[in-house]
Amino acid sequence: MAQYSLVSGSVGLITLKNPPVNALGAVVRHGIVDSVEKALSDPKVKSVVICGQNGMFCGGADIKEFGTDMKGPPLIPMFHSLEAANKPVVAAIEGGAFGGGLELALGCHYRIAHSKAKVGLPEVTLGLLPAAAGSQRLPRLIGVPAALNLITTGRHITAAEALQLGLVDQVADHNTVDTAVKFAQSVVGKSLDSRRISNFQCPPVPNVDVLFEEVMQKIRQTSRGAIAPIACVQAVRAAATLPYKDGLQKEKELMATLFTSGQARSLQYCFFAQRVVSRWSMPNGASWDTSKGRPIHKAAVIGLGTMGRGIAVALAQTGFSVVAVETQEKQFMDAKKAVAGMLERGAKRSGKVAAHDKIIYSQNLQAIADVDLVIEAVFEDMALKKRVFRQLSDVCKPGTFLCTNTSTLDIDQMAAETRQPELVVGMHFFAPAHVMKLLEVVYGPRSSPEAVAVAMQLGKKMGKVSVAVGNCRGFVGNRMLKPYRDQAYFLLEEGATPELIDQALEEFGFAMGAFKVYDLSGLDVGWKVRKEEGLVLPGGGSGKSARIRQGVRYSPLGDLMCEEGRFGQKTGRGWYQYDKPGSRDAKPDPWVHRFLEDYRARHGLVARRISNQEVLERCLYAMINEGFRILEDGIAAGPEDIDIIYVFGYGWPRHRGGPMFYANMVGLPIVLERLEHFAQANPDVPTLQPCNLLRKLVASGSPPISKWREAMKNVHSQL
Ligand SMILES: CCCCCCC/C=C/C(=O)SCCNC(=O)CCNC(=O)[C@H](O)C(C)(C)COP(=O)(O)OP(=O)(O)OC[C@H]1O[C@@H](n2cnc3c(N)ncnc32)[C@H](O)[C@@H]1OP(=O)(O)O
Repeated sequence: MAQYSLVSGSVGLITLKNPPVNALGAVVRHGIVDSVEKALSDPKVKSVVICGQNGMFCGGADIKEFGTDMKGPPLIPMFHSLEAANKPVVAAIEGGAFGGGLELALGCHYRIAHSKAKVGLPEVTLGLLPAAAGSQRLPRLIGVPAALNLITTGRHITAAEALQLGLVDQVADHNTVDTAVKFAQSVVGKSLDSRRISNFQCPPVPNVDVLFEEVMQKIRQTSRGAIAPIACVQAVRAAATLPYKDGLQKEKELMATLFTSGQARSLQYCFFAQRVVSRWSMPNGASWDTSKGRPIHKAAVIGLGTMGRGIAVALAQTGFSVVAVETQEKQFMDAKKAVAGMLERGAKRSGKVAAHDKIIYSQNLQAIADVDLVIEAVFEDMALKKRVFRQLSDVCKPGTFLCTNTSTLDIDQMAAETRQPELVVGMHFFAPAHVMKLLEVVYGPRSSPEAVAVAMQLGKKMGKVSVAVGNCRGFVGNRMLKPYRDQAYFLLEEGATPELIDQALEEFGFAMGAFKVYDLSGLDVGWKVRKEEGLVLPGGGSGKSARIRQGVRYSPLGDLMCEEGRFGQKTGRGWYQYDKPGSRDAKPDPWVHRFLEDYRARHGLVARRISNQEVLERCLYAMINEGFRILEDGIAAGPEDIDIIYVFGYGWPRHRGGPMFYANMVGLPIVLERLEHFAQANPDVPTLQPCNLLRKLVASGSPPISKWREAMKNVHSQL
């Protein structure tokens, strides 16, 4: 609703009330229309102030209304009647004004923001554009380049930046509503013509065509197939080149295409999924609302390789005191230098002081005796990790939370080495740990809800999107990656090239195809793991058994590449060739093509033409099938958890919503039918056998993804 009152004898105060963010749902819109009518028709009222309750101006249109039969007054005429009012209307922005909320403020004659408030037009992140005239008013107010930047990125800006851009007229340090009321009184009688943004001409831009062409090209390169950023550019272009009324018509047409698109549905699903996963739960019934964490003041990081360095930086930048431990002399010296550089660069980017003083370096484990939490980041070797956990348990004070940054290993085995296994959880960061947003928080059968709560809270403080998952090999992300990568290898054997596969995946929207990722992360990493698992045979093995290991299909291609010393970018040669070791510019390599031809000839494989469609179906459906198994096993609480892990940690295109949402969009019967087809053709690849949960969902009429949790309840859980 919107509450109307008369304040200071002459100011009509309209307060938006729709907790938690005062979104512009139908009831609020009715309230605004009624309140404006009252204010404008009351002769006592000389000016109007609009604010939001509980320190929040407005979070925009009510996203939950999208996709429903939207009733109630539309936004555009409402904002026009505000702008056309013959009494000054002032927006008092506390907390934030986003999307439709900022568009409401742009319909007002003046905007006053609290110094801690943020504003933005984030519609693009929801697959939309600011279609309540925001795409037409903002460029007229702050100029085309600045508006293009805000509208195409959706970034939230501070009140200070908004003031600098001319988006707000004044910044208040204290009571914004009081300031706005006084301001509203002070402008009574002043001409309003110059305050009606829709009357403005866009500030002229030299070479407007060149500007838009450049921006469009950049966006086409970076948007990975997302349509909303392109529509945003087109809408701003309309503002720059057309009269307001025609620009508005263009905005409406563009929005009509976006509004019902699959991309908008996917992005809006991601918005809510991100919030769903923060309300974590464990199969034993413990959950975010019943489990309290403990405050963490001081943390330690053990092992200062790539991951440990990033984790130490992320902790220090969040404000924690960190003890960074590395026992090997050379690594210790290198790490100190590297961490200092990372902190300096971070400070330069954020404009804050580098947090050097937050980190104490030590080569001695005794230095961590008084920390509240430890994150172990030593080499991915179970024997080593077990030894470290035994030492940690001896050295640390009772009650210290012991976390491991393992990406695949069984955390329960590490917990078994400690005196308090209930305090052991996995904190699986993604490289580079101070940049990547995802954190998998892994609980084992003995992890306490308190330990999970601590790790989830710590992740949130560090600005991570944290997802609680169960303990199994590879947890969620890496477990699902395996069948996807296996299929990519099998497709090479059957006739594809790395370029063909990567191109199909990149056109789908992945940041990088499977083979470019291998080259980036190093082919030797997986080789070492496979050797430990007893999967690697010299020369790839021979005869029929060369392509079978432990009873199932295996491709030795990755092992053979490693035997050739082709570890990827770091050696300048991998699935692609690079100008020099460490270079990132991947070029197709004729050597790889010959290598694949020789391999096929040796194994009697006849290359066939492989379509992009087959690449996507084989790689993605195998991954999705594993996702259903993960749900079936109770490793992830719901499909949202899997999707958020993939969107934030594995380069899955956000506008496709994550693998499980994608399956839902494609249609579960289609996914099932294709998996059945591939499984029949490849009986020695068990990951292609459709799993029970998928069959069950299809048999029960393929309910929408929001109902999958219901169906999962009756399926066996391992935990
Ligand atoms: C043809 C039709 C034309 C329609 C008009 C088109 C023009 C306008 C379009 C829009 O305005 S689209 C919406 C644009 N706004 C946003 O994208 C903002 C989204 N919200 C946020 O970024 C954040 O919520 C926040 C406002 C910065 C607050 O962050 P905070 O961390 O404090 O809280 P959250 O946990 O994120 O949210 C709390 C709670 O509120 C729900 N929520 C937030 N915003 C909206 C919203 N706009 N609509 C509906 N619900 C919203 C959020 O989901 C949380 O609830 P739960 O999911 O936890 O239950």
